[in-house]
Amino acid sequence: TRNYTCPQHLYNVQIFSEDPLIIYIPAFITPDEASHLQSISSGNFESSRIADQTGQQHLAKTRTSRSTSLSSDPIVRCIEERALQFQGYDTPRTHLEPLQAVQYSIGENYKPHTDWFTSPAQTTPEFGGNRATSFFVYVSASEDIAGGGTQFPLLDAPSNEKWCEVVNCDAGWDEGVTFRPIPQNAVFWRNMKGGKGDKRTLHAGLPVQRGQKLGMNIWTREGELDGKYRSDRI
Ligand SMILES: O=C(O)CCC(=O)C(=O)O
Ligand SMILES: [Fe+2]
Repeated sequence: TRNYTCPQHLYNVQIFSEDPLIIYIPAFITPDEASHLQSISSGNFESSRIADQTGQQHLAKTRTSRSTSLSSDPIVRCIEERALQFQGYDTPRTHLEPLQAVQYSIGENYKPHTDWFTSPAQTTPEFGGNRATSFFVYVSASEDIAGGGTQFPLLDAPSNEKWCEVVNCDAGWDEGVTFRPIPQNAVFWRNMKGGKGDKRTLHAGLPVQRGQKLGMNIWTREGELDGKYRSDRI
């Protein structure tokens, strides 16, 4: 990967919702990038943690997946640049958290949560404030996967049935909108509205019922993260 040239992106985008802003991105990463992410993350997974009110990281029953942060190599950097460009040219890379790969096997899930923090301990200037935006990227999923979608319980059903290609239209809309884990695609959303966390961005990683799923979080803070929390030091 030493001489890797970052290719011009090939994605198209669709606005799923204007408010809250949610954008669906088919083919956000390439198959080669997906394989690379798989190989650099495998073997490094640890049980995912969540932060409590004081900012301490804990294991919790509400997040049973395994995750790992990815150090920046040329391919990871290329994906990071793409995520920054997507957000306009004004977001410096110092606002990016290290990319986080998340692996789910059967039964594993992440209960409803927001990616923005309610605890001030997690949003101090060192951390660059709160998480302004999130991408959840479906890196890979087994051919026979069942379950494992990303559910936004507070979102309204899409108006056009074309969305049924990527969201689950079989279950009714009482429980909100569920994006299916389709490899290489991504969902992007804005977490903050008027300087506050937007409650409508509540979402869950539904239990994987069959097969497995590898996902990736790309989180951008409102401000600059202290060097010790970034992956761009090298
Ligand atoms: O697994 C998913 O579909 C969503 C995961 C998620 O929301 C997270 O890791 O913050
Ligand atoms: Fe999340």
